[in-house]
Amino acid sequence: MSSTRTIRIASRKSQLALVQTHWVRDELSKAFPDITFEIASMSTKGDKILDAPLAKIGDKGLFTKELEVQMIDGRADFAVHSLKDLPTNLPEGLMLGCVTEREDPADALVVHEKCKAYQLETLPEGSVIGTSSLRRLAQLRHHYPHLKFKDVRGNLNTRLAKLDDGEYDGLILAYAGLHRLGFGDRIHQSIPPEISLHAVGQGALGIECRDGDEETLKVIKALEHTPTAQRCHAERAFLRELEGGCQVPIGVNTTIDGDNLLLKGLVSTLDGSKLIQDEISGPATEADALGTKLAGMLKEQGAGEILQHIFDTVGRG
Ligand SMILES: NCc1[nH]cc(CCC(=O)O)c1CC(=O)O
Repeated sequence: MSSTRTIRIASRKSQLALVQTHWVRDELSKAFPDITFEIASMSTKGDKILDAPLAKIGDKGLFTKELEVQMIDGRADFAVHSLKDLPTNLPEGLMLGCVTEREDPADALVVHEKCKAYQLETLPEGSVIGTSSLRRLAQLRHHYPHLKFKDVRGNLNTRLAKLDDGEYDGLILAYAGLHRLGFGDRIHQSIPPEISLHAVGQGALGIECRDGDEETLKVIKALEHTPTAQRCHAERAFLRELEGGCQVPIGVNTTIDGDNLLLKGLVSTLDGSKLIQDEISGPATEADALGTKLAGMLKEQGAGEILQHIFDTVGRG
């Protein structure tokens, strides 16, 4: 017997958010033809404040809070996020119910037409690179002291327009976002983990729902990709233990080989003068414990002092 049930999905309004949410809706519609999926899209604080560097706004849940209120109030059943934007500690009553298969989590360089002949390493002294991420800034400053860095905000189209207008010589953006929005051909250089570790959860979607809402959980779990989920749970446990928000220079890289998960983690000073890096490996089924343990190892090497100093200067993002 078929029942017609409606499940409501909360999403940000940005083009990238809607592409991602539409993908989730289409996949779930195929898997559950008897369920009707409705999308409620809205702007978040992070979408509205476009004139301040993200690190200065310094709010946890900048891109997620409005969607979470919808779920808590029962007006939506789940929310689709770029997992990178979802804080590691969720509000009471909500949970991360599903992690989807990850795109390439690397950061990528996009360049102005006149810089096509160069890579990061060979760009002329003083070339201006746009990024709004302290993590990218710190690691790239460390490796490429010949470059200048400048904040950039706005959605992907706005940022690319600023680049093409000549305001920047290059931009650092997530490979995944560029690829999902059809700008894959603008990726000039993929930045390897030896140069810059990516953000926790980058390239994966996280689906958040009410804690214990078994009916919704059963549906969204259909999109869970176990290796991605294990990698991202390790990365999130690492970040949680370091008490870092999305706007601190914390980077990670994970790989899974058979049952073994390798997690690399980094904490950096804002100017990139000091990078603390280490790695840990163990059973993928113990992802959380591995993340927590690696965070402890970095703290022993001085990561706590670096982060405290950053919280004192830019606030706790
Ligand atoms: N907060 C910005 C944000 N959140 C998710 C992505 C890209 C897609 C992803 O990392 O999953 C981006 C843009 C960027 O970092 O270039």
